[in-house]
Amino acid sequence: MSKTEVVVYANQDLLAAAAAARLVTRLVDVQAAKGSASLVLTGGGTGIAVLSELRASTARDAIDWSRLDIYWGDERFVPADSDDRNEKQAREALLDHVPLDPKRVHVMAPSDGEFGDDPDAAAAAYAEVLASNAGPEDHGDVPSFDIMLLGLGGEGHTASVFPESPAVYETERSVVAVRNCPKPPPTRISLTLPAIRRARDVWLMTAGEAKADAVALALSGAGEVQLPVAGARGHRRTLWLLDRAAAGKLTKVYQPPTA
Ligand SMILES: O=C1O[C@H](COP(=O)(O)O)[C@@H](O)[C@H](O)[C@H]1O
Repeated sequence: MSKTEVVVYANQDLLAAAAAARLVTRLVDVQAAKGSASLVLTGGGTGIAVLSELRASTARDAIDWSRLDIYWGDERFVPADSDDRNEKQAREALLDHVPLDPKRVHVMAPSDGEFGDDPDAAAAAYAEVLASNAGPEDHGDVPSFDIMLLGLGGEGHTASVFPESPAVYETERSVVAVRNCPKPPPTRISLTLPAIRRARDVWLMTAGEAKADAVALALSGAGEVQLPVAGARGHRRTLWLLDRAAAGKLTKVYQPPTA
C-alpha cells in the first residue's frame, strides 16, 4: 500500500540540502539491495538546487555512479545548447561532475537533434527508450523507477503536464509532446501521469509561497485534470519535501517520517 508523507523544512536551502542527503541514503540502499538504481530528474529551481547540493556533498561518493540510470520526467524542446534545457542545467549542477556511465544517461532529444523540430518523434523515441529499459518485473513498457524527482508549478503542473491540457488526459502513451505550455518555453516533452505512477517512490519538491495553494489542493484530494500534480504518486511512497512557505496553506501538521 502506497504511503504519502510530508516533510517541511525551514527554507529552500535546507530543503535542498536535506533532499540531497536523502538521495544519497536511498540510492545507496537501493544499490545495496539490487545492484543498480534508477533516478528520474526534474527541472525547476528546487530540482536543480538539490542536484547542486548533491554535487557539494562529500557523501555523494557513497553512490556507485556507474550503476545508476538517469532519466528525465520532462524536457524543454529547445536546442541542445539552450540554457532552458533541463538536461543542460542538470549537467552543470551535477552530472558532469560525477563518474556516470554515459550509456545510462537517458536524455530526451533536443529540437536540433536527430528528430529535428518534431517533438512527437522525440517523444515517441523516448517512449522506446523507456520500453527497452523495462524488464519483465516491470509488467509493462515503463521501468519501475526507484526514485522520481518532480517539481510543480503554482497552477498545478508537474513534469510538463499542465492543467486541462491534452497530456493530462493521456492514458495510453508513456511520453508525449506538449505544445502551447502556459509557462515558457512552449514546446516540451513529458512523461504522462500513468508513466509517473510507475515509479516506486515519487518525491515532490517545492519551495515558496507561490506554490502553497497547489500543494494544499493536491494534498486535499483535488482532481488531476485541474491539478495534474494531484495525480503524481509513487506505487511504494509519495514524499512531499516542502519549505515552510510552500506548506503555508496546509491545514494538517505534518511530522517527519520515521523511516
Ligand atoms: O518548467 C518546469 O517547471 C517545473 C517547476 O519549476 P519551478 O522552478 O517552479 O520549481 C519543473 O518541475 C519542470 O521540470 C520544469 O520543466
